[in-house]
Amino acid sequence: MNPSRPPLGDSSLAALVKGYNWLPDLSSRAAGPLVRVRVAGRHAVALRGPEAVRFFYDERHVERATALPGPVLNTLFGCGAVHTLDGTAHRVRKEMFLSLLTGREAVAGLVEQVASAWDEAVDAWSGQPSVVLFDEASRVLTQGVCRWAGIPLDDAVETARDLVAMVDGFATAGPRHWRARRARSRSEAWLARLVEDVREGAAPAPAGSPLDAVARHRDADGRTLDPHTAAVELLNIVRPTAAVCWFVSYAGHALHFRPEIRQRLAEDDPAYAVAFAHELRRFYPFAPFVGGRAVADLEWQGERIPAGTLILLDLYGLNHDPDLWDRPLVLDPRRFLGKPPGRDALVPQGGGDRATGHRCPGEDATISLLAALGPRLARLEYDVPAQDLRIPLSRIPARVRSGFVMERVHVPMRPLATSRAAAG
Ligand code: HEM
Repeated sequence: MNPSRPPLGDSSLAALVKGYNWLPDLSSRAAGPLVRVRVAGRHAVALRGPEAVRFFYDERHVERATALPGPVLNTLFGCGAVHTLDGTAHRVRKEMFLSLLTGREAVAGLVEQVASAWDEAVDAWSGQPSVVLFDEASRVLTQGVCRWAGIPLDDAVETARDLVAMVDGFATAGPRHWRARRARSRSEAWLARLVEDVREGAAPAPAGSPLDAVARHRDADGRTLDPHTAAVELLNIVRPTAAVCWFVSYAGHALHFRPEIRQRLAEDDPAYAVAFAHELRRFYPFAPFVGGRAVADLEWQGERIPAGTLILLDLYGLNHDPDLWDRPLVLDPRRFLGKPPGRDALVPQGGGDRATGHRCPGEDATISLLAALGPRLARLEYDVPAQDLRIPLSRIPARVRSGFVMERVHVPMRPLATSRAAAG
């Protein structure tokens, strides 16, 4: 067989069946530095190792415009989204997201809104026999992000359901996928109308809010976004923020099985809370891999990659690579205490430079939200009834099967643990 050709057999079914383990399994059996596969009949290669991150996020190697399949655009990202742009068009659009989302101060307003929505919700949980953390967190995050973004909400429960559905259904062919498509159509129509109203002066947009920024943004061609694309990009702020509920329910899972982490998180130590946020994102499965197309005939560590080949970067595999991480299958926030992760080592939200590449602009927001909600969860008192706490890796996106059910939730009269300062 010609070594730069993919095998004859198609891997699409294996990808569906194995989920997060598909690429790591193939990589562990591969003789060379890359794996050649056929996906939906087309030649694809999967790269591994941290150097692959730099190779993949170099625009001279990989472009996105033609790489994302329709079913992913029609559910997760939206047609015309920043994810699908390259070169100057991408940089100009990306700057809009970065200006809203980069740095502590920029995300402080978002965190404040989400934290206060959480504090309000917790009071209501204590009056209920049980709550599902995944669902509750999705509503709290939806309420918080919409308040921060300047988007008026009629029904937080319905909106949260739609935002979660768009994420939940992108990688499946069944009813979840069709639910995701319907949720996207509904949400785009709602937000496109809102953007039109804002532009016509019929609805307010607080100055500097994401709604205001998106409505007024001008692309590289100097034009404002058409209402549909503006809605797509507003959703690219609101939807992934709601999706932080995946990590919040993973936090419930982690604290249940590792009470010593819960104890430590309940103490007043912001550095530990951030380390916990990093470790949650490293350890638990969410984005499996990212993909792009080779812009030219390329060579990677002596292997040829013909122009047009689909190139996959295995994010989940990198976050569990034993060459990169000590005891990668152990959840241990201390690995990040005093040791912030290297740019291309921890890649749950993509790698490379976020201004010039496609790395997630919401990473600071995700970390700050988890660092705010993790300790709040750790300080709550609740029972964990018998339930299905498995997280099957064959399902993309994975999630705690039960959603993490909590019973008899209440805010303790005094903190679970004395603060470190007091203890010290
Ligand atoms: C739940 C936590 C999150 C995860 C797991 C996540 C994951 C990702 C991943 C894997 C990418 C693609 C990187 C690539 O293509 O190379 C991405 C891109 C993106 N994310 Fe996130 N993200 C999260 C939260 C957020 C938040 C909170 C926001 C905004 C408030 C956000 C906005 C975006 C946008 C706009 C892009 C496209 C960037 C581009 O193409 O240049 N994400 N995210």
